[in-house]
Amino acid sequence: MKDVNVGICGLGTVGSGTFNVLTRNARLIAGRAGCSINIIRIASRRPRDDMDLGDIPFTTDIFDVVNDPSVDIVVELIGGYDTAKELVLAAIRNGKHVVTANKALIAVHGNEIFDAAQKAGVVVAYEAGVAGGIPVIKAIREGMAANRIDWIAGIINGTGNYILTEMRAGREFAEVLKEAQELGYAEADPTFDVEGIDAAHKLTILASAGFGVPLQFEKGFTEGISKITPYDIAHAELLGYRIKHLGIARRREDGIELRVHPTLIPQSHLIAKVDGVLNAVLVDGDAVGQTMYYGPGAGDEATASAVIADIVDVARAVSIGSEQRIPYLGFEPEAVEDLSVLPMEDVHSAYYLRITALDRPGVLANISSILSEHGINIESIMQKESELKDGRIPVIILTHTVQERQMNQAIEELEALADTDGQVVRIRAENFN
Ligand SMILES: NC(=O)C1=CN([C@@H]2O[C@H](COP(=O)(O)OP(=O)(O)OC[C@H]3O[C@@H](n4cnc5c(N)ncnc54)[C@H](O)[C@@H]3O)[C@@H](O)[C@H]2O)C=CC1
Ligand SMILES: N[C@@H](CC=O)C(=O)O
Ligand code: NA
Repeated sequence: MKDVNVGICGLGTVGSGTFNVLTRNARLIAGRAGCSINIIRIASRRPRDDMDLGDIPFTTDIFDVVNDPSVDIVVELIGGYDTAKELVLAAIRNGKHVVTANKALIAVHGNEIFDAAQKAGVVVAYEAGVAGGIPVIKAIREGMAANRIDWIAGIINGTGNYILTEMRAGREFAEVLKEAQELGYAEADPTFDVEGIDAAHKLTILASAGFGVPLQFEKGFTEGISKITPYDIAHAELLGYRIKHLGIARRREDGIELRVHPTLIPQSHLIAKVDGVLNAVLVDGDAVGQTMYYGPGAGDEATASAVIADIVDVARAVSIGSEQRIPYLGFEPEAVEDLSVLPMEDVHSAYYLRITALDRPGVLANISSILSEHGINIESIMQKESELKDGRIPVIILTHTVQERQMNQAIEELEALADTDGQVVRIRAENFN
């Protein structure tokens, strides 16, 4: 069987992890792949003095990798949209297979990239892009092939989960984010992590692979964790809930829900116990029921594990000369359905509300009557002894499930009440029953 030659573009966190694991475990990986996998070229903006690359040629021009006729698989680990897209399309044009960890690229340009790859007869694999080291794309595209997948929900940003976990222990947001950056978990621009964009990229890909719909990143709803306060984390806990940043995709008759936002989850649910840089993805299939995939969502060797699994998949195909075995998004192009993404106002959810109100008679009655006029039932209400010491009190309410449209109208009226400070904090809640 033919050896398979790999060229790595980008020698940062994931690139170095990939080099180290491929080198360290070369024999056992070859045993699994059925051929040797040789790194024959590495390119990155700057050389790494801390790494010994042996006699592998290093260049600062990533297009040297794509233009090297001996390279079978281009491993794209530079990140970003534009240059990465140019690089991947050039690789495809040159008849090379591509393995990438770049979820931004796939979520935004994936339809075009897969189309080009399909025509060229090459594989574009992206397991490392979704939930890092967890083999969730393989689970959905292959392991769940029998099922109609109804919904997918997950903690899919390691940095965000790390921050929320440490904030629960009393640490400061900014300090924990800095630590996540030092550990190599965060994106080059960490607003992608804290504002939910990275999770939205991943959710877009999960929804397409799960439901058989085109990638529709720009239509989803995205809210990050930057406004979550220690106060709300502590009060959600008092109510028996934990705040997690979730991506939720649901298939409905009239379209798909695609939304990323902080979410209250019952503390007893397995996913509420997923802490630190760990990720977890719940996938609900009509035949199997709920399944959950759990593991490290970021980090050098954890992500490399998924990059190399894709390299092995491609290498098996290359070395025995077979065609692409699995469709890019798990469905053959003619089976992809044009289901559109629903507006957020059509989504149903329960809500945690925190209303800062004046401590005077009749306030609670006014709040309850606005909620009930919009058909919103209260599950529980907590009126806290004022810590503000200025005549205002926080009122915390957990509602039953209601349509977001109703809630938007109710919040608008609550904020206009003379008794409130005009800013209602809202966090959606789910129990996955
Ligand atoms: N860090 C992590 O835990 C994970 C990262 N990813 C994804 O993997 C990809 C790489 O991420 P990291 O390794 O963390 O980033 P990084 O910033 O540590 O590494 C990127 C490397 O590529 C090089 N590079 C970037 N543009 C280049 C260009 N035009 N020419 C030459 N070299 C260039 C940089 O100099 C750097 O060495 C990104 O798409 C990221 O979203 C995916 C899963 C986990
Ligand atoms: N920045 C990302 C890296 C992995 O995808 C994260 O924190 O999850
Ligand atoms: Na993965």
